[in-house]
Amino acid sequence: MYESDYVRSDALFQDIIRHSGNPLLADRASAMLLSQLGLTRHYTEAFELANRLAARLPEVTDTKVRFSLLLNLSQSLGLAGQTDLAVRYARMAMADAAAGEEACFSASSLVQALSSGHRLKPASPELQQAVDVCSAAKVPVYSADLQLTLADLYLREGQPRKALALLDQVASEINANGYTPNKLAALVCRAQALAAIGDDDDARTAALVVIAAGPSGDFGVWLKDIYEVLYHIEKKQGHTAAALDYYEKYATLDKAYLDDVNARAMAYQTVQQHVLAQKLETESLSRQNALLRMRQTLDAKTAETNRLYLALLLMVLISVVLWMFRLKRSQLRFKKLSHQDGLTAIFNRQHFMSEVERSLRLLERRAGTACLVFIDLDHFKHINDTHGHAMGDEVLRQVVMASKQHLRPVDLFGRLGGEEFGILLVDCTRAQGMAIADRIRLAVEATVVECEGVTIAISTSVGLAFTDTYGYDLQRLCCEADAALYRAKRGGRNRVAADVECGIPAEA
Ligand SMILES: Nc1nc2c(ncn2[C@@H]2O[C@H](COP(=O)(O)OP(=O)(O)OP(=O)(O)O)[C@@H](O)[C@H]2O)c(=O)[nH]1
Repeated sequence: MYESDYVRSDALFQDIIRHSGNPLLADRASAMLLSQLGLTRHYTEAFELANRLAARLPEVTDTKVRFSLLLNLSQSLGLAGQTDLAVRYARMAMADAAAGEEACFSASSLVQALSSGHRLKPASPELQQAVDVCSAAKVPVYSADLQLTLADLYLREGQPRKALALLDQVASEINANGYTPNKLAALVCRAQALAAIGDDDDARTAALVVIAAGPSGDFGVWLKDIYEVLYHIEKKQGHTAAALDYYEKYATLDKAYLDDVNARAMAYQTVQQHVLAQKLETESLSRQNALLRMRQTLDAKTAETNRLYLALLLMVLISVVLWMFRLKRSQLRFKKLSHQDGLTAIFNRQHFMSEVERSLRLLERRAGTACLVFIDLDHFKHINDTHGHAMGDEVLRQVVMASKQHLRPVDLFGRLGGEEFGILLVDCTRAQGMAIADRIRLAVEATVVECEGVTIAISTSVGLAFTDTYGYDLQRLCCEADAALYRAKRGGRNRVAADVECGIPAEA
């Protein structure tokens, strides 16, 4: 790079950065590459690299590498016209610098940053500090350069004689260090100062030496200043053709210089805009991600809430179904109880009658036969009176149980009141009805209910009425069954009596 073989140095820097596998070496190579990209006017790449290196700075712990990065960052940001940043990095480098050369380099870098931002005055403490540090560190090239900067400042402030005095003062030092750029810079400054005091011949001589040296690259800017000096001298002396010639050269170089300044500023802005766009894109992506995550969380919560609602709904539904089931069950129980006789658990009178009525309607429709049986216990009052009411109840229960044994599931059985019961024998002929009634009578008679060691004698009288005789009218059938029962009682009790029209024996 110092030999200006930038193609080879670029390849080597890139190789170290990509393949060394050593972050320290890669950072050092990057810092040098940054400087080279500025020298070769690859400003966009330079500022992109500067951004990357600035971001890496906090991770760089090696003091030498960090120092080198800071110096090169300051230099390249100064090129971009970013004086504040350039000053900041230079000051950071000064803070990190070891005494000696590093102190000189960083102090000079600060002077350079301030100078490129036109913030330097001959009396600026930064300049004096840099001069002191560099002379103490014995870095002649830098010391001379700083003195030349000061001479240049005198010149700009309209003090050409002071500039000339300083140039005379450092001339031997510059000659001694043999550094050509120092020498040429001194000549440029001298030519400008001499021209300013009207010493045109000496100014021209100094200027022509610079032109003869043919400075190139970064130092080409001196030619611009030199041609400007020569233009003014020739113009003043009335050498119009020569003045015009110098002016054209000056104008061309000045334009190139301004173009370069603009190119740097533009490249810097382009890179910053690119970085900003990337940052915005990243921010927008992370916002989208955050939004996506929020949406996912929300979806999960919604699903959970839906599950909860569903569970709640299911529980409510189950509770309602359970409640309805219990309600129905208790309704059915109450209904059953309301249809039952409390003592014997057979139909009560009301339900028995309505069921008989319903059955008769069905039988009538299909011309079926049925037999209505009325049963009345004999001398039940006597049982109650003799053995007590509780015993009477027991007798009633036993009688019901005994009678049930002779009935089919289709038959209807109910308590009509007191010790009187009714039975509807469905699809039953006369003969069958008589036979069943008699079997019931015998079963009651055979029922054994004991009270205090004494068997209670039970008997019953039975009256029957048949649909094939009286039709399906309930009232009529009841009347006839009752009449038959009455006849059974009158006939001496413990017997079965059928309706009068019955062809078979009316009483069994
Ligand atoms: N233990 C008990 N006795 C009842 C019940 N219902 C009615 N009785 C009694 O049944 C008796 C019926 O008597 P009666 O109508 O005179 O008839 P009976 O004594 O059986 O005489 P006959 O029917 O003519 O043989 C009365 O003493 C009633 O108090 C009941 O639920 N339990």
